[in-house]
Parts: sequence; C-alpha cells; structure tokens
Amino acid sequence: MAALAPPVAAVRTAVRHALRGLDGTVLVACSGGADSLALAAAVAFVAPRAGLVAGLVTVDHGLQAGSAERATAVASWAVSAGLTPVEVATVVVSGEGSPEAAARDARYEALVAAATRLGASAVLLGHTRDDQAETVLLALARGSGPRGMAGMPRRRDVDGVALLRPLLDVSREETRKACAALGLSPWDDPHNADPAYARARVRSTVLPVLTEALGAGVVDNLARTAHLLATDAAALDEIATAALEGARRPDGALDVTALERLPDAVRTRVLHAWARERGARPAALSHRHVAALDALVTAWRGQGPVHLPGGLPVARRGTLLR
Ligand SMILES: Nc1ncnc2c1ncn2[C@@H]1O[C@H](COP(=O)(O)OP(=O)(O)OP(=O)(O)O)[C@@H](O)[C@H]1O
Repeated sequence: MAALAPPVAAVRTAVRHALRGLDGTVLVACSGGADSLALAAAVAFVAPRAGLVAGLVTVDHGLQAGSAERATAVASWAVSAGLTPVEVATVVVSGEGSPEAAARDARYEALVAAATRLGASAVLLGHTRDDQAETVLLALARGSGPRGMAGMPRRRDVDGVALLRPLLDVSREETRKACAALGLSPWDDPHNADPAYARARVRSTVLPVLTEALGAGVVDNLARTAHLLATDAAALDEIATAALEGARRPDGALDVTALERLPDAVRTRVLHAWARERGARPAALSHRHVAALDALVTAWRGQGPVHLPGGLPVARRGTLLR
C-alpha cells in the first residue's frame, strides 16, 4: 500500500479531532477552493469511520460568471466522493454594504438553513492557519482590539448549528499539497488575488514581507496570538457577564455605582453587552459609542445622552443609566 502523503494525513487528523463528540449528520461547506476541497475529501474519509453521515453544501452566490457551473461541478465531485446529502444552495446577495460582507452574510445564512433542513448538527468550514494570520493582521490594523485579534473561533453556534473550523492549525500550503496528492483540482477564486480586497493584499504583499523580515514562524505566531487572545477574551467576557447581572436593575437600567469600581477592560465589556441587549446593532456599535457610555460612568459632568446605533438614546439620571 502506498504511504499516505503527510499533508493528507495532517488534514485528516485535524478533521478527526474536530468531529470528536459529534453524532448524526455533518456538512462540509465547500467552495471548490483548495482549503475546503481538502477538508471535504478528509471528511468523506474520516466521518464514516467515526460513525457519522457527512454531506456537502456549496453556495452559488451568483456573483461571478460560471458560478452555477462550478457549484454543479463541486456537487458532482462530492457525490463521487461518497458524500451525502449534497446540495447547491443558490443565494441572492443584497446590494447593501460591502459586497464581501453581504456575500458572507448570505452564505452563512444559507449554510445554517441547509444544516437545519437536513438535520445536521455541524457545518465544517475550511479556514486555515493562514486565513487566521490574515484576520489577526487585519484586526490589528483596524484597531479592533483583542476581540478582533482573537480571530475566527474554532466553534460558534448559530441557531443550534455548530460552525466548526477544523483546519485552523493546518497551513494553506498543506491543503494545496493534500489536494495535489489526492489528484483533486481546486478552483482558484480570482477574488483571492484581487488587490481591490484588503485580505488579498495582506495575503500577497504583507505576509510575504513579514515572513522575509521576521522569519518563517510569523504565520504560526500570528495564529497562536489569536488563540491566546481568544482564551483571554472568553475569560473577560465571562467576568463581564457576571458583572452585568450584578449592575442591572429589574427595569433594565444600569447601576453606575456597581460599574465604577470595575477594571476598564470589564466595565467597557459590560457597557458593550448592555448596549447590545438594549437593541444597539452590534455591527454598528463602535469603540466611540462605548467610550461615550463609559464617560457617563467615569467622567460624569452632567453631559447629555449618548445616541447608540439604531437611534437609542442612553442618559444618566442620578446613579442610573437608562
Ligand atoms: N461558495 C461557497 N460555498 C460553500 N462554502 C463556502 C463558499 N465560499 C466559502 N465557503 C466556506 O468558507 C470558507 C472560507 O472561505 P473563504 O473564501 O473566506 O476562504 P478561502 O481560503 O478562499 O477558502 P477555500 O480555499 O476553501 O475557498 C471555505 O473554506 C468554505 O468552507
């Protein structure tokens, strides 16, 4: 028997690890790109041996010429690889906001809907260690704080479906090599190399320069930074949740005296969580809004209300924020 190529083994090991503890049906989200194709091939091998049913969903965003044909090709490959059920989900991408973000929102919605319809407990995504390193750099450059630099989580639950990223410790080079070793021909998304996108510029320009200047460990170290920050952020979030419980009055108002003595990192998280709870749209809630809320607590001089996204005014009355 021919020896198993190390990149194929690496992807399978990562998948085996991620599937532990799951049962029933799982789905791979596959674009046809090297990362998700290597993932799908590994899942097709590992899942049946772990007593799981594994299917595949490919999303046709309808944004590029030939996208429907590509989705059909991915689906027929999946059937030939033994994955079942296999679905092409066609989505309509809204014209609002950035096209990348709109496509992503539509894609995740379609993936979760497919999982719910097909009774799957999890959807597996092909993000790699390189994607994670790019996410950390982009978050650092945007000033999005530890939460952003914590990168993409290994697991996130949406409407009862686990979104899993088994390949966060696997490099993009390994997924490409795994595809080559298995005789698979991945699709190269032209967007990935389009300098109009910040992520593509990080991928093609920034990371190669950093690697040359600082050494080959940079990608690994950025991904590890994400992991370390994720564990810190999770601990702080837990503390902030408890602090919010302690500061919230039965009518929903916040008691300033309970907030004043909290460390900055906890207090700002409490205010962020409270603003979301009261209906502020998370995507539009910025550091500026949280800093203005914080000033109502820590720099009180009788200032007027803070207006949160969605037209929500927050004012201080005595020792309460409402
Ligand atoms: N059209 C799609 N249909 C289904 N899943 C998708 C689609 N596009 C992306 N995904 C999922 O999201 C993951 C990340 O996609 P993204 O395009 O951000 O990264 P990528 O590195 O280009 O991934 P890939 O090489 O797998 O296309 C993919 O690995 C895949 O699991």
